[in-house]
Amino acid sequence: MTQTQLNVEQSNATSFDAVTENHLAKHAIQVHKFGGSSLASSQCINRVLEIIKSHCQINDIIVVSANGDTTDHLFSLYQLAQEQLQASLEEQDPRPLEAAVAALSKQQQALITELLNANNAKQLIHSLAADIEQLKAWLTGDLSAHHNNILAFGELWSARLLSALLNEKLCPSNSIDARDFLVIDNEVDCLVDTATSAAQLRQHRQFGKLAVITGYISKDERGHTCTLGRNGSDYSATIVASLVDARNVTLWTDVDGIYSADPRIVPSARKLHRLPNGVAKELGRLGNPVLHAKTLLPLINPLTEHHTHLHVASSFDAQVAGTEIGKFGQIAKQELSVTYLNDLLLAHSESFIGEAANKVRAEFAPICVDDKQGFVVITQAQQKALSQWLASHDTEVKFNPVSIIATVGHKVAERGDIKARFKRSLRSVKPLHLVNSDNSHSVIAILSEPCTPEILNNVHHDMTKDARHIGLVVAGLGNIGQRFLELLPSQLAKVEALENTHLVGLLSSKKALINNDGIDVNQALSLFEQDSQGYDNQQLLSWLSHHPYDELIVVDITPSEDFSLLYEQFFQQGIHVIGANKWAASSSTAHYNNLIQQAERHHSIWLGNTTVGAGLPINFAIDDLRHSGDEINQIAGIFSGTLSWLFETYDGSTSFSSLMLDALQQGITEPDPREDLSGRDVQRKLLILARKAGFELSLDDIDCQNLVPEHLQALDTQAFLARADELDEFFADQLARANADNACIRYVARLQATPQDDSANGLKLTAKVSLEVLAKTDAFANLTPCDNIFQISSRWYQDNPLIIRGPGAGRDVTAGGLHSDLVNICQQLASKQNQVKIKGIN
Ligand SMILES: Nc1ncnc2c1ncn2[C@@H]1O[C@H](COP(=O)(O)OP(=O)(O)O)[C@@H](O)[C@H]1O
Ligand SMILES: N[C@@H](CC(=O)OP(=O)(O)O)C(=O)O
Repeated sequence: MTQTQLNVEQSNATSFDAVTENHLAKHAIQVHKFGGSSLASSQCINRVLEIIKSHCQINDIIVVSANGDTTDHLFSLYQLAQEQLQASLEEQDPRPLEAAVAALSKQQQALITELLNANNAKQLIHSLAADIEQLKAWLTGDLSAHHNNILAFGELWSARLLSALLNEKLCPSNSIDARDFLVIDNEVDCLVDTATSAAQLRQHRQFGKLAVITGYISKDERGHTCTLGRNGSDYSATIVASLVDARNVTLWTDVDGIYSADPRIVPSARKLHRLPNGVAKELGRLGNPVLHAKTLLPLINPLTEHHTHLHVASSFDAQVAGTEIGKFGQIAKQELSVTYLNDLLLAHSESFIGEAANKVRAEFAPICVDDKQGFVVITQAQQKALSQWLASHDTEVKFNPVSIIATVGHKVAERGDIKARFKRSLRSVKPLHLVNSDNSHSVIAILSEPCTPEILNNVHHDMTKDARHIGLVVAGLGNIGQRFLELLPSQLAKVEALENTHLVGLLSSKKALINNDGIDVNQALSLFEQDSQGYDNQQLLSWLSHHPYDELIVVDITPSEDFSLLYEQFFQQGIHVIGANKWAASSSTAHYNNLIQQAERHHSIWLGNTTVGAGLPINFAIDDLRHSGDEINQIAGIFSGTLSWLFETYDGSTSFSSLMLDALQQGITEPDPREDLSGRDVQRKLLILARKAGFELSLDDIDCQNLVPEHLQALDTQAFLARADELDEFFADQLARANADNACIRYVARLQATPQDDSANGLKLTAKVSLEVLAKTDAFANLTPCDNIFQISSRWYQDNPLIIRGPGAGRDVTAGGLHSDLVNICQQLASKQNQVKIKGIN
């Protein structure tokens, strides 16, 4: 198989910028690390194969951890062997160890036979048998000398199996034992001998073969096996990335990103879409299992300033955008998470006071240090070494078992409000101490008891309950769009429900400005002028599918049918839509029903109060009646501000056409007044309201009287305007007849649902929009020019219909109506319960 047969794709957390970047960048190497959870069973491994097929090129690098809990298994073998060695002769019983080795061997054999064809399986089982013999020899021989060699089997088997499977099913591949190239000088500091390691790695990579490298293990300068510590394969992946100047590292795991707390324990944890480097480092340091403490170190090359991007993604759901780790602005810096570690020790000693504390910092990198009170928190594994180190300084030390719970976020230790909230959230737990981490990215509470799921959930709730970040994309920067943006700064400042709403995108029909770090709302339009770039729908959808917000709202203030055709894809991504655009809500029945279904299925909210009657709450009123159990049977009114103006003003003193041209001048009509006179706009509005009221009908079911005579319909705009006086006779005639009966003419929309005689439940619908003759006393006859009126009859409003009346068009009222929809959505989203849905762990 050749390189081109593997799909060439950007990492799944592609940013909008990345999409528009130079396509040559696609050929930069990417490193993909698959953790143990992603390789735990043959089903998982087949999933990994699919990911490699769709996300990798042949010159990429795969780094693997041991399958599932193999490393735990190897650790327990070592412990069992140690117990055997320490037991007296009578107590010795080799059977548990033999059984455990046999179980491990069986597990590996099962993976091999389930995945490979008989021939390939045979070869791998042969190699496995040799390894098992070696393992047994080490377990019963010079055990401690082989501690790391024993642990190394996990990654070795995993790499060998995946490589064989790739060879059999997908592409040429070779497995590389990291001990053949990765030299780490000092296991404590994990100092990589970059020059030697890079040169040796080059020798082992084979052109045209996808390299599968063992994570977790390396060698020291004498060639002895070392490990990088638990979860160390993440670190292996970033070291390898630095050796080959890779562009991206993706850590594929069983969770689709880094969450604000361990999602296995905290079901309401939120995904952190973007994690600033420093915060990610702090999370790794405080034991977040998705990020090994040192993972981030190799990502920036201080010499070349080459910067590798890091992503966390789920191998169980490869399409879902994960967490991107990097350098971000203010919005990402506001994110908070809560993490904990049990089984720690609090050590008090004079050697931890003042300047002297720096030595213990350098030597042990404790979890936290208080150099005023003289204490540190360390892991139990560090106790012995710390005691010895203090003994050599001739100081005494007192250890107490403790746990920690920490709130982590960009410079949280410098944010008084957050510290105060954290303190309040811990009131019932009564922590022994609260300590700021040295880098200020966490505040750590030291607890005398273990941190329980209940404590973690409570503290997480208090720290993150109002932290839902909402991104706002405004499409359409015309008259209303501009007014919407003008109102936005003051709305964001004064409406509580908009507290975490950020303007992140502006779109015109040709250009886009997208900024995940937020667009300054006070200069939105000038920033758009300066920085927007050409885009197409594909680029837009690609960015939207990877947006880093809890929720995203697109406000469609365009008149574009094309743009409305994207709604389906917006809904499929869970994006919410506020539409002033009438196209989608008045599209064909099949299209409209599908949109409603998609929105429901993906929990997207679709509001369009301004599609009819601008800011008047007509859609709300109909929705409310319907959802309160009422049944609407009549909707009527004057729905067009333009036609309202024309007929309220037309009294015969001036000709209809000169009135129309006057209205055109004042911007009351569309640039081509036939769009208003055709009645199509009113027809669409009636359809939208009818659907809201629960009736299923299409545009064709509504009779529409076109006020433009046929011979003027096909002309271009200029020609029509030049011949506008040909309209006059018709309207003069209509007016004269109405006047004769002391009546007037108005363009009215009417929908009536009457029970069918032949069926108990069936309704007969009649709907039309047309010029009507009305008594001068009629409610529809006395409007302020431009106003709309809506009259609703229902079971509850039968004899005396509900009437809503007021300005049905205009810059302020329409932009205001859009803001009302925005607040409405944000309020609904605030009460939406976050519930982690992760295929890997649920
Ligand atoms: N804050 C967190 N965000 C995401 N996952 C977390 C977090 N804290 C703990 N976890 C857990 O970490 C697990 C992944 O870690 P790990 O077992 O090391 O993965 P892998 O085997 O892929 O290396 C997930 O199952 C997840 O439940
Ligand atoms: N297998 C090793 C190394 C590792 O990184 O594993 P994982 O990617 O499953 O966390 C461990 O269990 O510690």
